[in-house]
Amino acid sequence: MSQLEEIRERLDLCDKKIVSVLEERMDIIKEIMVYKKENGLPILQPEQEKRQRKMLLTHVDENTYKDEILDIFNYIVENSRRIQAKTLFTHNILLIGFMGAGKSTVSTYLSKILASPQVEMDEEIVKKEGMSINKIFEEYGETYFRNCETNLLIELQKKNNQIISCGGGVALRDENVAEMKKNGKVVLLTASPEVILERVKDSDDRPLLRGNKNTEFISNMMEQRRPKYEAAADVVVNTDHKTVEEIAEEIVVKLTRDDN
Ligand SMILES: Nc1ncnc2c1ncn2[C@@H]1O[C@H](COP(=O)(O)OP(=O)(O)O)[C@@H](O)[C@H]1O
Ligand SMILES: O=C(O)C1=C[C@@H](OP(=O)(O)O)[C@@H](O)[C@H](O)C1
Ligand SMILES: [Mg+2]
Repeated sequence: MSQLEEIRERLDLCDKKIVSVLEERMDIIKEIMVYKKENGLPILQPEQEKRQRKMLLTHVDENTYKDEILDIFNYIVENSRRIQAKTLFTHNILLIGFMGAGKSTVSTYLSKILASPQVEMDEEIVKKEGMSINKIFEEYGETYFRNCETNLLIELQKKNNQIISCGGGVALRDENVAEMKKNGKVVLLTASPEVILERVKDSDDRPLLRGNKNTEFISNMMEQRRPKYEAAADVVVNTDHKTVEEIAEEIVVKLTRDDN
């Protein structure tokens, strides 16, 4: 055996060790998830990742390959999140609810913490149509926009493990709800009209709220929509005066209850 072959053989051995340790690490992640679930502990715990990172930084502080090792660990942590998500969900998670309930904000956070792809339905439609939601309503009318939503939803249900932020009107069509249920769990986010107003008052990209930014209008529209929203929901989370982290945790806890 040449010297180079001998060195390469050691490298192969090293890779095998890495695979084995990674496997062990991933099994531990799953074990942690089971333990948290069985003992009713918070599942997401972002502060634990920070603690882990700090420990790692201290550990590699003097290491020659510090930067490279930290870079590899970013991928390891990212993939641990993915395993965590797969342990929790095999289906899609769809967020529904009134404008300003926090669907887009919460789905961005969930997608990050679970390393799962996020789909922002409004954004996808804007991209496909090449114009803003306001412009679509103005040029083609609401029914055209609603058809875009239905078509997109059918497309989305072909994939798994996505966090889908629906536009506020998506759950109003029964055929859309049937589509959501084929491969997803539906989370309804709620908020009081006062909180909604506070959240939407400075934004102009919701055509239905143009010139209607007052609690009376919001409250009436919310009441009209409520039966459809509630009928579509697998779980309901009120978002009034809660942080995004608290809402995300509540969603995960409710979705992972045995009856879901
Ligand atoms: N839990 C929350 N606490 C405070 N502000 C929030 C919360 N959720 C969302 N927001 C804010 O409210 C606004 C509307 O949220 P967004 O996620 O766009 O709602 P939706 O997608 O349901 O219409 C955004 O400016 C966002 O930052
Ligand atoms: O409730 C609705 O009918 C709508 C909600 C909007 O999305 P958000 O709920 O994310 O604001 C957007 O799809 C469109 O303006 C119509
Ligand atoms: Mg949104």
